Amino acid sequence: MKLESLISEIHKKKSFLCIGLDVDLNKIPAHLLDTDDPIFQFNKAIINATHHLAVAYKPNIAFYEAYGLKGWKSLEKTIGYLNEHHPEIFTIADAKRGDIGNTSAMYANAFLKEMNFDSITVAPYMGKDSVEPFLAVEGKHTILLGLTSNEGAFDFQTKKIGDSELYKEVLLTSRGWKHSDRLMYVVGATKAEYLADIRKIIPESFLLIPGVGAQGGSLSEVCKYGMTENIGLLVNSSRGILYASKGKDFADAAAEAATVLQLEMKKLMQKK
Ligand SMILES: O=C(O)c1cc(=O)[nH]c(=O)n1[C@@H]1O[C@H](COP(=O)(O)O)[C@@H](O)[C@H]1O
Repeated sequence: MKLESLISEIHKKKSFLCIGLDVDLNKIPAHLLDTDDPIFQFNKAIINATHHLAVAYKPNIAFYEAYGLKGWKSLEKTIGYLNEHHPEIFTIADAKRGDIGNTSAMYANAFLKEMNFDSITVAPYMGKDSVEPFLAVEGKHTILLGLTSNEGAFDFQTKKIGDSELYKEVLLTSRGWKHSDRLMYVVGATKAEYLADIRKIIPESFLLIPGVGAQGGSLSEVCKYGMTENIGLLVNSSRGILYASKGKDFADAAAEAATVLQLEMKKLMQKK
């Protein structure tokens, strides 16, 4: 998907919400467990109830790999459903891959071509030749981990190197890679106070921001420091939306939780 299409969808829906499809069979309503493919049935109901509120969906691949071949089939059906019924919606394979070049090319093939996701999350720490095979795929986007939402982000990412910090070097250096216009970056909502500095290095890039809701990040803080003229943000919530209710009303409850976020987003966009 072209960036312009994503931006126009954001303005049309007055939303920059990304819904994380992190399906845990221990958390979904019991009545779905009797169906032939509970993960897909759950996703389909969530997508049907929320697609007018969200501009992106992000299945985290771990939640599918966890169930072996069955999980992969559910993932394939989910991305197939999104591409067929909602081609206007941006899709993210949250796979956090990255390896030596020829292996990265295989990962890129799996997620961006075979499964036809619009984008994939990639870890930057093996460097340029591990990321460029993802960037080489035309019409797709690579979302590089910048500053993550978890506590462990302070173990390495914020460590000083010279006058800079490691995560800043990742942002700066990656801007020089081939097809860097296809890059987006992950910044955790729990690290909103870093966004002013981050915007000095990557003023225009789209940021995937997980960590509102269950992890406690603040949407208004994220927008204060991270929003650009083109909005430039995809704010993700997974558990806060998917498991708003464990009963038969789970899809309606998910839509309600998504609506709360979308209305706040609309207000914050109007302030811009
Ligand atoms: O790349 C990600 O999406 C990601 C990066 C990060 O720094 N923190 C983070 O939570 N995530 C993912 O974002 C989702 C957050 O889920 P909730 O905390 O349930 O909203 C999970 O799929 C995480 O794996």
